[in-house]
Amino acid sequence: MSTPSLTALPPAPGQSRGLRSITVTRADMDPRTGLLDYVVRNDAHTWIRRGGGLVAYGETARFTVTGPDRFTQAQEWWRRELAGAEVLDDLGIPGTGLIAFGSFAFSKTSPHESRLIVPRVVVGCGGDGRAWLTLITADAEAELSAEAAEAALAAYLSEPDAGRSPGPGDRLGPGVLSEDQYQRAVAEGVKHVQAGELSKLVLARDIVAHLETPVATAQVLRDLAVRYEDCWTYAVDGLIGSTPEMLIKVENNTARARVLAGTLDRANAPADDPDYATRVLAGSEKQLHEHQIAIDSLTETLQPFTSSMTSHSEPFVLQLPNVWHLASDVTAQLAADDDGRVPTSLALVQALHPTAAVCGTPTTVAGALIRELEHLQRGPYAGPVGWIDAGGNGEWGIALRGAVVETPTRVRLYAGCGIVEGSQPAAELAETWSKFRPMIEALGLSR
Ligand SMILES: C=C(O[C@@H]1C=C(C(=O)O)C=C[C@H]1O)C(=O)O
Repeated sequence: MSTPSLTALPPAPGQSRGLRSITVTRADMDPRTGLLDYVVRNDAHTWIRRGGGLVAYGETARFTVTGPDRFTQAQEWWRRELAGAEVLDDLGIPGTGLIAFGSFAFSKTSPHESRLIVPRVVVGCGGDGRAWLTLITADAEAELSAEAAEAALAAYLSEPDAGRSPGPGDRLGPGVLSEDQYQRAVAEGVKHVQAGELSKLVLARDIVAHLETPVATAQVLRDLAVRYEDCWTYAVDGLIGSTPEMLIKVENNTARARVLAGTLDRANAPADDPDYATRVLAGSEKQLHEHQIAIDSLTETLQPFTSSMTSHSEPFVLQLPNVWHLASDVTAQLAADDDGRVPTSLALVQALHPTAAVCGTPTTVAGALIRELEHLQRGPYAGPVGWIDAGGNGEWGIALRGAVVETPTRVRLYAGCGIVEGSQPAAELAETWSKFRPMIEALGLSR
C-alpha cells in the first residue's frame, strides 16, 4: 500500500528537536458518547464526528505563518518536526502517533496567523470504536509509557471547565457590515455575475456575540457535536464550530471530499410536505447550477493527484438540524509517485483551497471581489481546519458554521452564501441567519 509522502527533513535552527511520542490502545469506546466525556476543557483541540475523532490537550510545538506560502511552509515545518522523532505506536492507524492540529487563514493576504499545533496528549477514537491515547513530548528525558500517558491525561481531566447559563445581558450585535450593507454587497455581486465577469461569488458577513460571563467553549462543542452529528465539530485555538463540508480527508491512498452548495432553511419548511427539500433544492436550476460549479472546481483540481475518482452523478440532499444542502461525496484513489508515495492531506489542501464553495469561480476574480465587497477580515473563517499525522493522513474541513473566540466574552460568528445570477439579496441575508443558527443556539443565544 502507498503512504502519503512525508519525507523527514533535518531540523532547522529554532525548531523543536526530537519529538517523542507513545500511543497506547485503550478500551473501546462508543464515540458518540465516549469521546464527548473528554470535551471538558475550553482549551482542548477537538475534531469529532460520529464514529470517531480526536480530543487533544496542551501544546508541545507550534508553527505560525502568514502569506501565500503558508501551506508550503507548514508542510516543511511538519516534515522537520518529524525528523529524528522517536515514535512508539501500538496501532499505526490514521490519527495515531505524532499529529498536529491546524487552522489556516482563508486569504493569502490575511494578517491572521495560520498555525499547526502539536498537542501534548491526544485521546482518539476510530470509526470502529477503537480508542487510543497518545503522549507527545520534546523532552529527551521524559518517560514514554502507558502510565505516563495516563497520568498526563488524568492531570488535564482533573481541571475541567464549568459550563455556563445564558444571562440577561447576553446579546448579539452587528459585525462589520449592517444587514442593509450586506444586501447591497450581494446586489453588487450579482451585477458582476450578470456582467459575465464570473459565474459564482461567495459573500460572507459576521455578527458578534457579547456574553455576560466567559464563553464555555467545551459546552458549546459538546452541544454542536451531539446535535450536528453529520458535521465535523472542530476547535483549534479559539476557532470553533461544526462544519458540514469536508475539503479533503486522506486515509492511506484514498482521498475523500464532501462538496456542498445549495442551501434551504429548515425553519420555514412546511411540516406536511415530505418532498419539500428534494423539490426545492434538487428541482431548482439555480441550486443545481451553483452545486455543479462547486463540484467541477473540486474534481478538476483533484484530478491530477488521482488515478481514479468517483462521485455520484446527482447530488443528494443532506439534512442538518438547521438547513438542507445539496451535497456530493467524491472519493479518489491517490496516484503514487515513483517512490510509491501519494500526496499528503496538506498538499491536497494547498491545491484545493479555496474552492468555489467558499470563494467563487474563477477564483482570482472572486477573491478580488470578496476583498472589495465584503469589508470583512475572514481570518480563519472558510479556511482549512483539521489535523495531519506523521504519515500525511489527515482530515481538513472548511471552517464554516463557526466562530472565533476573540475575548472570553466576545465571540465573532461568520456565515456566507454563494451568489449566482438569480440571487436575491434578502434571501441571501436570510440564508446567513440560517447558517449562524447552530452557533447562536450552542452559545445559548437567540436572534
Ligand atoms: C459559505 C458558507 O457555506 C457554503 C455555501 C453554501 C451555499 O451558498 O449554498 C453551502 C455550503 C457551503 O459551501 C457558510 O456556511 O458560511
